[in-house]
Amino acid sequence: MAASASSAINLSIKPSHTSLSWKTHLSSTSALAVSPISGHRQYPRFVIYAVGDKPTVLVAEKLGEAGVNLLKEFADVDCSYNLTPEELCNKISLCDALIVRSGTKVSREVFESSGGRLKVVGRAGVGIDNVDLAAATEHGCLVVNAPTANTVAAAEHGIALLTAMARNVAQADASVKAGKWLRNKYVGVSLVGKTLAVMGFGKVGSEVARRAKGLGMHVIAHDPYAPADRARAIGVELVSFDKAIASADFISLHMPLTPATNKVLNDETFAKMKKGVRIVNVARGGVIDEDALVRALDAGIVAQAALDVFTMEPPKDSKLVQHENVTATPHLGASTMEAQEGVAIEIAEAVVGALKGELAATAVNAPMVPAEVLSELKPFVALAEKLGRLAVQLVAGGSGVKSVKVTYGSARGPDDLDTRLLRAMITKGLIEPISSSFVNLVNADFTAKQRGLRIAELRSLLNGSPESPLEFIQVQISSVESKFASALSDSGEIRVEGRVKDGIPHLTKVGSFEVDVSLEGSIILCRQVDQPGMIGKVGSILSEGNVNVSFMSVGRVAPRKHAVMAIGVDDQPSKEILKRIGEIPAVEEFVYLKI
Ligand SMILES: NC(=O)c1ccc[n+]([C@@H]2O[C@H](COP(=O)([O-])OP(=O)(O)OC[C@H]3O[C@@H](n4cnc5c(N)ncnc54)[C@H](O)[C@@H]3O)[C@@H](O)[C@H]2O)c1
Ligand SMILES: O=C(O)[C@H](O)COP(=O)(O)O
Repeated sequence: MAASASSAINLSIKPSHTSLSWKTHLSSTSALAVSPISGHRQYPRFVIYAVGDKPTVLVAEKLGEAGVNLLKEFADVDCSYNLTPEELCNKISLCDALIVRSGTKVSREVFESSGGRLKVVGRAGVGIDNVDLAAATEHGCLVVNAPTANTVAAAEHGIALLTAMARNVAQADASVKAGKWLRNKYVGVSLVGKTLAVMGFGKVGSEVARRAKGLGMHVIAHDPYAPADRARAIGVELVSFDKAIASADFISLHMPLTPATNKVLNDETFAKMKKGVRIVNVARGGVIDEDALVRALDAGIVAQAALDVFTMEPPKDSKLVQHENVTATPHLGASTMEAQEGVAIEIAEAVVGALKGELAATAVNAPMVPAEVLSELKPFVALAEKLGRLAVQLVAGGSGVKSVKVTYGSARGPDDLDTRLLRAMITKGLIEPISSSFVNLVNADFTAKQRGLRIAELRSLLNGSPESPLEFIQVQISSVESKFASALSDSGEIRVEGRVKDGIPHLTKVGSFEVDVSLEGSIILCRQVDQPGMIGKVGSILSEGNVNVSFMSVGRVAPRKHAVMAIGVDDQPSKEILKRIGEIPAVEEFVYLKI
């Protein structure tokens, strides 16, 4: 019995977002403005695009000119510095992107106030501890940073503080300016032959280590995640936290501020240090318990500290800053002309790329995909989303989609294939047609979890050349009924499978039927008794409805038995046309699917 046209197109799902891709979501704002569907319905203020049709980027802290100019080529740029938190919240609903340095708190309230419009936060620097990443992710807002351009500047500042501290440069300078000449008071200590413990052997830490070795220091490092061979290559021994702090004459901090590193230098850990240790911090103020440091300085456990960063910036009435054995700078680590130009360009490029819908190589809350991997994965990314979209439209409704199995057929070993991007796009394809959620690469996993949707990923290791990252992707939804029974596999799951042919995603399997239809436009799937003239009959009904057919393919179990016809159509057939297809006597069931 043929399904009626109305039940076939009334898919018991909400109006579909059909062809909107992640790229479209993030790309042209005019597309956003005219789009009647999807997450953009959360955007209340399309009116700002009326003039100029450009996205708006709010630059909330001083950014190098080259970066601002780059932004201006693509967007309306609003440089408003020193905003109060309330002013930022008020402005943000008019902005597609926000660029900050370390001085602006991008809190949950900022994302909530954006009304869904804020699509990317660019951190012009490394540390993202001032951005509420969980809130960004929940709101589908990409966070990108500029992780490399200020590394050398920060390392140089670390070395500057180390040497200045050892020779009392700041204190001596102040005293000379005050008219004094205290040559005996400011006798320093030498660096050569002393042990420096670098805590956090990442980009800055390893550059500090390299330079300190050049000064003749013995350098050890603690970093639970750093590869030993990188340390070995620089001639640095990786040691435990306790060993590092207990054997160091100087400690230089270079780890990020995380729950694990918060106040990692405290009364207890100061007590384990060598008496007279000297500490440099160009990482984050929060890694030191500042009150405990004052106590350690007063007790002589710590002889000196040189600090560029503070728990609260700027520090207020700080005993620590006022301590005579402390050298302080106002978070200047990244502040060289060169680093600021570099950071500005790095972040402007990342933000513009993200607004154009490109995947960011410096994404903090989404998979980072190197450009070369991305270019080969790109057609599979499109295939993944379309298969998710097709599979969910085949669900009859009722019990809800809870469990999805994705199989990647590939000749590449598991380590050679990063599927996070593909999984995110399948999730997007699965969820968007059945919800009002705006799903993108950033919040796909979060949204799936929130909806109780489990996505299991399997590999099917194929023989053959691993030149192409993938041969096929198969999406199966279990424990649901299908409105197109032929889409069910032998084990009762809705199953669709696709491949990329000449760079174009194709649907190649529905249930147990082999088909071959390019996934562009929309698709009619039709099960019929295989017999001559079927293609002609369906084709002529569609042509009478002025529906252009892009592709037709028939998969059958055996001649004159059941067959599934997959018809790609460029235009949406009317209900009447679909009804007439359903009324062809040999048609047993059919479904119209928007991709
Ligand atoms: N003062 C400044 O202006 C300035 C400039 C640049 C960077 N920074 C700060 O310096 C820090 C390092 O920056 P980066 O670019 O080298 O970052 P990075 O990510 O390259 O390096 C951080 C390293 O810390 C390690 N780490 C993480 N947790 C650790 C722990 N519990 N103990 C020890 N090591 C741990 C990581 O494995 C990583 O190798 C960051 O906090 C950054 O914000 C400050
Ligand atoms: O994490 C960083 O990149 C540094 O702390 C630099 O911060 P800034 O951009 O505020 O100078």
